[in-house]
Amino acid sequence: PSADELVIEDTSRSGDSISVTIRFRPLSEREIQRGDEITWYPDGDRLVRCDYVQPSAYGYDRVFGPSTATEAVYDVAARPVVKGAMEGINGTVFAYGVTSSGKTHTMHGDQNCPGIIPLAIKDVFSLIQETPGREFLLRVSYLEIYNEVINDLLDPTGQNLRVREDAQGTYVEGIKEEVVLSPGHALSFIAAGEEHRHVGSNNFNLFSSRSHTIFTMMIESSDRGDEYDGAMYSQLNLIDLAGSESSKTETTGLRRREGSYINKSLLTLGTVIGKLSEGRATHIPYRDSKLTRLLQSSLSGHGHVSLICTITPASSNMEETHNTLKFASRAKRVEIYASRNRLVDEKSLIKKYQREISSLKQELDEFRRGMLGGASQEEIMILRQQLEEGQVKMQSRLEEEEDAKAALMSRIQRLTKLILVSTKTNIPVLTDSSRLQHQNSVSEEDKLSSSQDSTTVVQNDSTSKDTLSSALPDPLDEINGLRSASGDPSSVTGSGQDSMQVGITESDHLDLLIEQVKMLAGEIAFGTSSLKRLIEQSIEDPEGTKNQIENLEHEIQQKRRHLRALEQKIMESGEASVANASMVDMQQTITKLTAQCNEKAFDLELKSADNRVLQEQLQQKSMEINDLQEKVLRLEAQLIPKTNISPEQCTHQEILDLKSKLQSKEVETEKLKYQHLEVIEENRDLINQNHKLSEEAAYAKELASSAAVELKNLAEEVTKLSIQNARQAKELLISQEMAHSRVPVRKGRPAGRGRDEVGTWSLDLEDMKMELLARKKREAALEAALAEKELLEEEYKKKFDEAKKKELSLENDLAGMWVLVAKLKRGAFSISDLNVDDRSINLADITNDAKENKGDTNVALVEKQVSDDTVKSLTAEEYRSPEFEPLLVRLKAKIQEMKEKETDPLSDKDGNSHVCKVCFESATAAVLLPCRHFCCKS
Ligand SMILES: Nc1ncnc2c1ncn2[C@@H]1O[C@H](COP(=O)(O)OP(=O)(O)OP(=O)(O)O)[C@@H](O)[C@H]1O
Repeated sequence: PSADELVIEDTSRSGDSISVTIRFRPLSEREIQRGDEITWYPDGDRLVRCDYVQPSAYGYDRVFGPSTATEAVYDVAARPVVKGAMEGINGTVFAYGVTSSGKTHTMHGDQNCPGIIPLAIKDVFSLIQETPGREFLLRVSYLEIYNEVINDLLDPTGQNLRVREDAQGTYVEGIKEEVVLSPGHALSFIAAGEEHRHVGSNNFNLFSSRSHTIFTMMIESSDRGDEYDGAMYSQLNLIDLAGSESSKTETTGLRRREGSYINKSLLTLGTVIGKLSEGRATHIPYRDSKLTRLLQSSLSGHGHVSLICTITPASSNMEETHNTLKFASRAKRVEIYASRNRLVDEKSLIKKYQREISSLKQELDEFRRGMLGGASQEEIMILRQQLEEGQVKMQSRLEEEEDAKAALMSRIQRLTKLILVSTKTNIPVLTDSSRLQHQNSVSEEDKLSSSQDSTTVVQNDSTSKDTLSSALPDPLDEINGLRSASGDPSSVTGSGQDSMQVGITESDHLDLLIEQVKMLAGEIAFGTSSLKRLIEQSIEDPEGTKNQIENLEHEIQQKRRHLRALEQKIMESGEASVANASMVDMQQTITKLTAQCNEKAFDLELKSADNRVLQEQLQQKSMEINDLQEKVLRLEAQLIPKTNISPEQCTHQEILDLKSKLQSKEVETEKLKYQHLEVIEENRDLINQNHKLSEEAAYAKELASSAAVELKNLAEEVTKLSIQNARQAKELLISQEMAHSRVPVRKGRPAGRGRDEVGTWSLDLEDMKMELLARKKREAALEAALAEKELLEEEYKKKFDEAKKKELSLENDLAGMWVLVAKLKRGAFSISDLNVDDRSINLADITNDAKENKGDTNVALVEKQVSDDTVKSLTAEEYRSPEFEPLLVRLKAKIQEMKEKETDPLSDKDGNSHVCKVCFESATAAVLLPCRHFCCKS
């Protein structure tokens, strides 16, 4: 590009301004495979250039190429901000860029390449170590802004939190703040928070951040000397923004919704930065998004702000990268006037703790004075004397007072533990509490001793590791450190051997061990979440991540072992403290137990005495029972020799007989019931058969009727032919007669002509004869066909008659069945009734039964059969009885109706006969008889 194409932004600052750093990442595997080329590239330390757009270059505070490590970026872009925060100036570091440009990589990093956040945490603790004149109180919070909703990542219940404002700026109401004591401790909170963060995948990034996250360290410090200059307070915000998404980002549904929220809040951030960069007093729309609202105090110039723009060089993102660079340029023009924050005493937590500690110390001193001074000394002597004499009451009073003192000490210790101080302090250590502070700082020193920069902090450090994992404390080292610090009580308390001091040291030891366990658990959670990420990444790059996964797994296993060792230690400590419990307590317990034992022994004696009495009673009772049994046996033996059957026995025999009879009857009844069931089954079969036969009969009727129609047609044809025949025969006769009568007349005519005429006539005659013959033949054939048809009809008729007979017999069977059923029914109720004469069966009962059981169709059949039988079998007297008369009339009518129906198989559904069944002549309505044919008459 020519010189006039080049536009270099002004990098000189009038005052303080937002520091802007650009960080390039290398082309990803995916981009290379896609055929992406490098468009934007770093040109030296301060320029970013592209050969395809206008303006073609931008200048910033610092530009890092793709091969730069995060530590280098940290040194330039974050370390000054962290330093300022330690001195009471608010600081904000945030990563901005398109999706997949490397924001999370820069801010969080991973196990091998720690990001800005872990490096800042480590730096904060290093700086505490380097500031012996001050004491610090550190708290952390971690939140995400997801779809314009603020969620607490340290407390899953803290959802949709509200932004509030006070004199110091905006803050999130109800956010959880955790006091942190070491880098590992702080990182464990991040690891826990990461588990709740919203992450999803898009076509550019498998683990795309779907929310903006803000990790905040609240740093409070105050001077340790007597010259109190008030407390300082600052906030260090470390922000990982979600990436802006272009139209190229393929998202649907939820992802698109998230994307639109992300873009909207980034747009507001751009507008706010744009307005701020103009430097005019206009309305700044901080309230348009949660992000700008929370960053309001930082962006409005009350602290250091460092913007790290992450850039992908890929040609597919050229336009978006250009926008990022323009945003970065605008941000660079924003002026800030960072000032130190001072806290009024009431607001300072560290001061509050300090005040509480000094008042507690005072209380403790007074308590001690009271215990040791003047008359109390004598009292103590007396108490001791009484204790030796076993006066439990006095001893417990002494213990109560010791407990109160121990509680005070532990409260002081707990509060002191939260305040971090450097081990480089030269302030003389005189009081117990300051010794405890020293002890806590030793452990902090241990934690920091393994960090990268610790050679400048701790003199006796020998280990220096590169990775973040090495920045975390080794729990076993910490255990050893704690052992050396608290294992010898005299080294902590100075006053030596009394039991109270030992107790405090042990509880202190236990507290710290528990703290270590918590930290280690957090580290394991952090490791596990990193492992999860690595395993997910391994899908894309199995070879590259294999070693990392193995190392991480190994590290997690080691940490788990350490955790178990710590837990073991805690258990041992617990047991030890139990072992140190007062002997007097034990004596008391033994006395109590002995008294209880004595009581129990007395109870036991009473119970065994009772037992003896009961046993005696039992023996007596069993003897009585034996006597009674013998008596029974004797009586039975007396009964057996009697041979004669007593009247009672006779009755018994009868009963037995009756019983057996009853049993046989029952068996019989069962049999009958079984038969009854069988009959019902048979009956059902017969009904089915009957139904089938009826169908067959109907079919036969149809066949017969069609055959009749055919026969009729044939007969008609035959008649026609006969008539025709007769006519022709007549004609023949006439023509013969005519021929005979014409012959003499023709004699007078010329011979030739007369001969011709006769020839013609004879020829005609011949023809007619032939025709007659043919007709006769045809007639004979038709007659033969007719005869065949008649035969066929005869056959059908036979079949029909057979079916009819079968139906009739089935009907009879069915009726018989019903009669039998009725009989059996009666028999089932009373066996004796079975012997009753058939004639006594009530007809109405049978028909009713039939109606109930089989419906009206079968009723007709039953009625028919039964009526026939009944009429035959009824006695004259019964027959005449008025009770039977209507029934008989009805039955007869029914039978008649059925007979009528059956007489004419050719009748239609209304019973009108249209064809004579014998001669198949049509029957007219006017004729009463089916037809007048001779065969019918006969
Ligand atoms: N400087 C770098 N060097 C090597 N790899 C990098 C670098 N920066 C980013 N990456 C890799 O690029 C990929 C995407 O990075 P990262 O997830 O940090 O992007 P992001 O900007 O946070 O994306 P999003 O906005 O979607 O969350 C990751 O696999 C990461 O390891």
